[in-house]
Amino acid sequence: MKTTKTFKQMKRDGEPIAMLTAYDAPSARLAERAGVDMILVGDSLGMVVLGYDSTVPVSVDDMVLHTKAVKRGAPNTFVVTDMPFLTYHSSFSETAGHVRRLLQEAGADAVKLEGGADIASTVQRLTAAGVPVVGHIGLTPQSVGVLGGYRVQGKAQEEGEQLLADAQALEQAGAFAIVVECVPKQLGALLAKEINVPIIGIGAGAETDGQVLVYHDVIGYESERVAKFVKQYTAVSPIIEEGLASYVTDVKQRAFPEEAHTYTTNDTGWLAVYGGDKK
Ligand SMILES: Nc1nc(=O)c2c([nH]1)NC[C@@H]1CN(c3ccc(C(=O)N[C@@H](CCC(=O)O)C(=O)O)cc3)CN21
Ligand SMILES: CC(C)C(=O)C(=O)O
Ligand SMILES: [Mg+2]
Repeated sequence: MKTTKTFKQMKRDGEPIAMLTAYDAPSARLAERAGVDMILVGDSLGMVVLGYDSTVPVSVDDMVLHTKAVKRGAPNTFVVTDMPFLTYHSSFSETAGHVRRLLQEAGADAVKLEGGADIASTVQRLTAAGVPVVGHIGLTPQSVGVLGGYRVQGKAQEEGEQLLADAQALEQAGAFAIVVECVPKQLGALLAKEINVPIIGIGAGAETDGQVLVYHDVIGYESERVAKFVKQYTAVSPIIEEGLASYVTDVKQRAFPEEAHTYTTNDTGWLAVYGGDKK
């Protein structure tokens, strides 16, 4: 299995890191078979799987359940799990308790935290305790209420310089990789150049050390309203819908099940009492 060391080496070698989210065993199995370098059990789970309209309602229990499923499906892939909203801003012992569940109980290989210099001391303590940590800066969806929407970040000099300082603080604190979301390509390139740990972009241009996208966006599964940074590589929703509609039609027309899908018995004599075996 790839490790934090592998990812740092990939940056040095200029080999892009392909990261993808997954939330359940079959999708994780397909991601592993497709050669994904690193799976993220993202708290986007709340939006693409659980039907919430933000990532804010997602719980540690949710992340534990889905991380377990992902590890069962992709036992040989490095799995990063998102720490949910407001689970790493109180005491360190509370934060550590949640991290312990995600790593020990669920089997995650690392955790990801949203924030920069503001959470660097937490990242430092986790790393010192032996926890591999991924940072996440730029558009941080858990702060959608503060940001006032899902908007591009770091367009102006002051914001861009703050994001560079945030990335430096995270690297200094021991983060082994940093996700950078929804920033101008020029800032993505600058971060990849200035920071010595892999910068994994989502809407951060082509010059970052890797890319991450949401599974459902990549396969076009009930994700029509997508951000500009998404490329839909296939469109499974119409295929699924067509299959489901055919099933309903077949049931209504008694075209399903066919003989191939049914069981039978030779001991039918006793059925005569009830009016006989119909077939
Ligand atoms: N399906 C899905 N994909 C994601 O990438 C994703 C989620 N859900 N849920 C959690 C967060 C939310 N994310 C989002 C959501 C919307 C935009 C968006 O529409 N951005 C605008 C920016 C426009 C601007 O500021 O100029 C866009 O049009 O791209 C970006 C990131 C990323 N994450
Ligand atoms: C969009 C990625 C980076 C994420 O944090 C998530 O899927 O929750
Ligand atoms: Mg997330």
